[in-house]
Amino acid sequence: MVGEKSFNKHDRGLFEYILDNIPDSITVVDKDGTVIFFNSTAEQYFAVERKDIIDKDIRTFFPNAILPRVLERKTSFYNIYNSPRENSYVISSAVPLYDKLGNLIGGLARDRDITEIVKLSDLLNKTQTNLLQLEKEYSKMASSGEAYFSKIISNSTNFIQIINLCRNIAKSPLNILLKGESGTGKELFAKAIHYESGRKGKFIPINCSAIPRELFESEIFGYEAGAFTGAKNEGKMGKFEEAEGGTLFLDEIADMPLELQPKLLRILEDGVVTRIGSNKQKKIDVRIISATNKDIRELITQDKFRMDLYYRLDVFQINIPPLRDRKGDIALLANKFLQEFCMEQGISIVEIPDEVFDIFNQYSWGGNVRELRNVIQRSVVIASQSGKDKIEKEFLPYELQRIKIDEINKIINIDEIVNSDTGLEEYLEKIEKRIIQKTLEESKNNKALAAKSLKIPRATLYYKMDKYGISID
Ligand SMILES: Nc1ncnc2c1ncn2[C@@H]1O[C@H](COP(=O)(O)OP(=O)(O)OP(=O)(O)O)[C@@H](O)[C@H]1O
Repeated sequence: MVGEKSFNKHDRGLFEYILDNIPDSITVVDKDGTVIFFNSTAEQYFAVERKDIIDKDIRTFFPNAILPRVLERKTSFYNIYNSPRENSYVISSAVPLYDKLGNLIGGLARDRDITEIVKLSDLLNKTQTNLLQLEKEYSKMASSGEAYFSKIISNSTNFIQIINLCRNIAKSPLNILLKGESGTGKELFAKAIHYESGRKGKFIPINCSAIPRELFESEIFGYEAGAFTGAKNEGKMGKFEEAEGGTLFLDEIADMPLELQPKLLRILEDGVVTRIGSNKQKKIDVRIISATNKDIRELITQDKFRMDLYYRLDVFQINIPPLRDRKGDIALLANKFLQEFCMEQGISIVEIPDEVFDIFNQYSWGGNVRELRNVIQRSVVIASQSGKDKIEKEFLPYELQRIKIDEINKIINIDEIVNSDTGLEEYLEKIEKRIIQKTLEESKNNKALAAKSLKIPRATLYYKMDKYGISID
């Protein structure tokens, strides 16, 4: 064992042992390029056995080796990237060796295997290329109409028809008027239509009720430098110009100041816009999608909205129904928002129990989908803070908590009956039948118990069961 030997600087065996046990390959050649030392790491790196290479010219094994260059030029090389054989990569350094008198006696090369690093770096490059490709595809998808349309979900046949109608007219140049209560998704539809339209320009939203009347004109039409006191030196591009080649979304259009309506009409009719303080007309290609929750026809009769402008904007009208008229969507949307918020906050999915859905179904949802979304968001936060795995009634806003569940509504679907041709008598009979069925279910088909809870004689219950064809096993 070498470890038992005392260190003897003249012991060549000891030095060979040390050189054989370092993780780098070491090759020594004499001044003619003949290999005189080749350590065991070199044998592994280069897949050449020591007995085969010793006393041979290094060039016959490695035509590209750097040692011959070291001997020729009497210079050192550091950290040269080299591939001695297929799929094997090393970083090499080599120095000339001199005797005490300064005569060249040979050269020494040290190679470090970086094959794994090169392979990992290749893999990383490939992964990065794939990632870039995916990012490109994602950003294409994220700004596609499909990305927006897929956010609009519904169970209602009528609503699905509206979605399909919007998809179909998206590519046409027609101006669209979206009508619907606040929070029904008008802006979401407008974006979906724009991105589906294939128009290259931007989607520019503008809320007509939020801009102060004095600023309206400069916001929409833009202005030239020094057009008025307080104007920016360089002038400002108006929303129409920003939306060039794209879509201008005029939200709350009914609130557009009456005195500006003729100017908007002129742009729509002539297809040109003129900045304030300028007499230069600029041609524009902008599609208008406007939205309102007001009855514009009523405003026309009150002289608050110009009829000619209305007809320009309302080339194609889409009515988005309120959430209370598509009750089937409440559970669908609530569960979608629940999933979204739980994922966003990194918490496991909480459940919405039936008693909370009963409240949701009875609530009028004046703020529509936006209100439902907010209620779910708030409830998820409270549930997570209180360590609960379901949304409890107490987590809901006060106006929802105080809803009294109408028991009849719970067991019958009034909408289904009201919307049929049924007369009142038949309608009441249907309710009576459903109540009897439900009571029997709850009393586990114990007729005596059911009659007691319905506060009717047992004989009456038998008679009504017979009349409505209710049988129990
Ligand atoms: N059918 C739907 N599916 C999924 N999310 C919806 C749907 N409808 C609306 N939302 C969401 O509800 C919120 C309100 O929608 P949006 O702002 O489009 O309504 P709006 O009708 O334009 O409201 P307002 O009239 O107040 O401007 C948004 O977060 C939107 O993503």
